[in-house]
Amino acid sequence: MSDEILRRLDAVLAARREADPESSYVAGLHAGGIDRILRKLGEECTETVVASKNGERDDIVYETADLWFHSLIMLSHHGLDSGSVLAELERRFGLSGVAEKAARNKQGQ
Ligand SMILES: N=c1c2ncn([C@@H]3O[C@H](COP(=O)(O)OP(=O)(O)OP(=O)(O)O)[C@@H](O)[C@H]3O)c2ncn1[C@@H]1O[C@H](COP(=O)(O)O)[C@@H](O)[C@H]1O
Repeated sequence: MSDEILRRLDAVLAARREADPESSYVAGLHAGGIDRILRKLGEECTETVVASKNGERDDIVYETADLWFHSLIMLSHHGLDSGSVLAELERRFGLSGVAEKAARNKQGQ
């Protein structure tokens, strides 16, 4: 997924927060509050895990798209968007997970 589609989705999701739940799936989730959004996010997470266990490539892509999409709705609920997450990934880029964990452990001493 290019970040162009993420940016376009961010804009649509922000606009849908105030839309009519009758005509917008996203507005319907927001109307149910954070608990409804998180329940759906949890379901999509589980479905992604099951798809990965089953190993069907098309299902893995489809369920992961659902998971990313519902993660964006959760971020939108908090007034955040994909840009914040992409910036965090950018910040981490090139920093080994092993080195990062070692630095954290050293700070904790
Ligand atoms: N990318 C998506 C997208 N991906 C998944 N979904 C919906 O997410 C839901 C996923 O739930 P499930 O797989 O569990 O299927 P389900 O059984 O239909 O779900 P529920 O009845 O349990 O809610 C489905 O209803 C999908 O249609 C999406 N709905 C919308 N978008 C994008 O969001 C935009 C705004 O959508 P609206 O808010 O509906 O206008 C759209 O133009 C699209 O770009």
